[in-house]
Amino acid sequence: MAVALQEGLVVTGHGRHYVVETEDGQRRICHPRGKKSQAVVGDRVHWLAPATGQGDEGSIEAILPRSNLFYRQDDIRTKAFAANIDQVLVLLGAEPVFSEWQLAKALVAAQAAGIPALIGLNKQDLTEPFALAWQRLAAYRQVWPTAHLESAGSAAALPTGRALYPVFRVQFDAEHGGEDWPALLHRLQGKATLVLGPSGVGKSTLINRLVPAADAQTAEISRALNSGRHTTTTTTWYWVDRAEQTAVLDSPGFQEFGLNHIEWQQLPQWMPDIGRHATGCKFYNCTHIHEPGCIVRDAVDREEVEATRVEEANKETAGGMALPLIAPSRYALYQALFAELRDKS
Ligand SMILES: Nc1nc2c(ncn2[C@@H]2O[C@H](COP(=O)(O)OP(=O)(O)OP(=O)(O)O)[C@@H](O)[C@H]2O)c(=O)[nH]1
Ligand SMILES: [Zn+2]
Repeated sequence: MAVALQEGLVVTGHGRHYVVETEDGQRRICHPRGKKSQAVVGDRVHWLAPATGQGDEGSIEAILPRSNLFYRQDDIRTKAFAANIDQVLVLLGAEPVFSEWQLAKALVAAQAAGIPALIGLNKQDLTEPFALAWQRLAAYRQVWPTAHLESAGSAAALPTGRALYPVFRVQFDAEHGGEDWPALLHRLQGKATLVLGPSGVGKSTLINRLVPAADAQTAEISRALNSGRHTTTTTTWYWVDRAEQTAVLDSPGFQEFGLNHIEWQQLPQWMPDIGRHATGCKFYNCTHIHEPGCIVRDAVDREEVEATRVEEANKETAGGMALPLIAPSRYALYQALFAELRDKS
């Protein structure tokens, strides 16, 4: 008798073992058919139950088309975080002090994969380091004046009147969750969100807050996969609600967010604050590094011209502080990223 293919969702994986959630909510271990097929957490797959007497581990027969794939790539390997996600939440904390370099790279990868990104700043209770970290995120919180956006050629990349990236102040270890917890919760609703961030920022605290049974689920999965202990070496998909509309994905930490898959020519496109100025330069192939008549480099110095409008728009988020059209720190990141990517090409 022919066994029917069934659809399932890859919720985690270790090596060549994957855990597939079946349509009736069961979780079972499956192995990919053939050496090449690499499933990723978030993949929808066709899987096949074993024939009677062949144990209970199934096989993944096909990976259904993905809407996106979020990954990093260094000199040695490509590491996929997840597929088919709605957004990435880059989580930072007042402590440990975060690396803006890693933040910028993760945001570039998200943009290049067509995945919206949010930023969370946790540990609001640590008043002083929190204020410093919040200040370091000013360029990311900056709201762009609508008038300016309309006059910029590539304005479509940025929604008008919104921050470059939404940034949420949170305190996951407190009952109230921090100042922007309700807003963040609202943004998570009905979506699959990959939580990304350095070690110690509070990723597990967030997952456990949203999914009280997460620890138990993880233990069960680890047992099933025989790994004995749980270290976050792989992404895991958790449903937040019974209706399975909202999901959060816990991801492993990383030393360096490799961007080998990004072409230097496209970098401005993946840094929206740079990219939206990158249309009127004197040379059509301007790299925005050294050429004369570069609109991008102009914008780094254009604080005074646009200050009034920028100030208006930023009263809420930046405390009335005027910000340059392109924050010098962001342009410095562009220069460094550009150099790194171009060296590798
Ligand atoms: N002060 C303060 N500490 C917090 C807050 N949220 C989490 N922590 C603490 O920060 C530490 C790290 O939290 P985790 O949730 O384990 O961080 P993680 O990002 O999962 O870290 P890894 O497992 O190493 O990747 C723990 O001691 C938490 O109790 C917060 O809002 N304020
Ligand atoms: Zn230029």
